[in-house]
Amino acid sequence: MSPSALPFDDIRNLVAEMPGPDEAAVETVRARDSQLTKPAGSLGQLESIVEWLAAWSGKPVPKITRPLVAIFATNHGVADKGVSAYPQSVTRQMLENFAAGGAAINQICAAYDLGLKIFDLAIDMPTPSITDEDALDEPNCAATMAYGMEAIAGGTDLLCLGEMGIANTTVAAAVFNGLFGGTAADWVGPGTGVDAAGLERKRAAVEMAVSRLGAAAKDPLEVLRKVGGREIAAMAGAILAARLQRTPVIVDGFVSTAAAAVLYKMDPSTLDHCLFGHVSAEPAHRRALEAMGKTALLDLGMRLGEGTGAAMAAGIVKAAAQVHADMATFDSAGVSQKD
Ligand SMILES: O=C(O)c1ccc[n+]([C@@H]2O[C@H](COP(=O)([O-])O)[C@@H](O)[C@H]2O)c1
Ligand SMILES: Cc1cc2nc[nH]c2cc1C
Repeated sequence: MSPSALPFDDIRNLVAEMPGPDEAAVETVRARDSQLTKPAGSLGQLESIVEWLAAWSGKPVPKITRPLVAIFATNHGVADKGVSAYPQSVTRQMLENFAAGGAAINQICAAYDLGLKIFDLAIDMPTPSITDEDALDEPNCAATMAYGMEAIAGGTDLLCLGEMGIANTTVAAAVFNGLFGGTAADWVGPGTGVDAAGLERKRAAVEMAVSRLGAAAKDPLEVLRKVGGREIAAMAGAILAARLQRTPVIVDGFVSTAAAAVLYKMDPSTLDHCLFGHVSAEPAHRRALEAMGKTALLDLGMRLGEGTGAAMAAGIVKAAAQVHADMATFDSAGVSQKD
């Protein structure tokens, strides 16, 4: 990134540089699709998924050979306000569980042959409680976004976003409330499973956090740094880097969608290379998707995070690409075309 007066200017410059879709690759996909041994249109959304892959990978015959689930993990001071059903120590314990192969995401990755990388974003230094203080200053927020950008530098052809961070559904709710308005109650939900009193503490925490925003609510990057957190910043950076590297992205649930929403508010076209893998059972996820005019691929009643919904969708995306690439054509198989 080129040096500039303010770190966020570098991010704004990257948004301005985003490449558009590769229309020629999409046309090649459409032409081949019309020759495959199936009635036209009969693979429904699988067909549009392959077109989407071509548009954003630039590959005329998209193949997924290096899918990656990237999990960004961190802690949040607002956990001390009693907003989660679990203690903050679970964030690190789950990191150990990911490393040992014992988490749900490990098994989905095994089932669909997806790579998995875990990124520890200063777990032992929680960001201050967003009720009272900004989560990050501008240099740290921009640096965390840059860290998220680097995270995919090892190469992947399908990036699935994941996160782990106790209390981050409170933080994500504050980000959505700051970006899209409404009331705190519109954006809070059970998360890991808080009871009614916990839900009320969450609502109050989001209300306090958002009341600190003032005029800053107009700037999505300010909303991110003031009431967001490190994993949300890193995921926003990863989405942006993926676009610049022509890598399609699958967004996961409520928390990863908060990262996408920051970019959406900067420029709605920033998310054109993103597919929303599933709609989370966290109730406000539907509201967030609606606010951006997005629909999710799957609706499985999942609300785990850690990239599990995105990874389930990746199985379908992988299959869609393979079907398109390796099916026979009417000519090659000697099957008669429509009269
Ligand atoms: O992304 C989602 O849809 C989602 C919904 C509910 C819970 N989570 C996960 O649960 C944790 C946050 O929940 P909480 O109750 O501690 O705010 C965090 O590790 C998330 O990955 C994630
Ligand atoms: C056990 C557990 C696993 C998780 N995975 C993502 N968020 C989580 C929260 C908890 C509490």
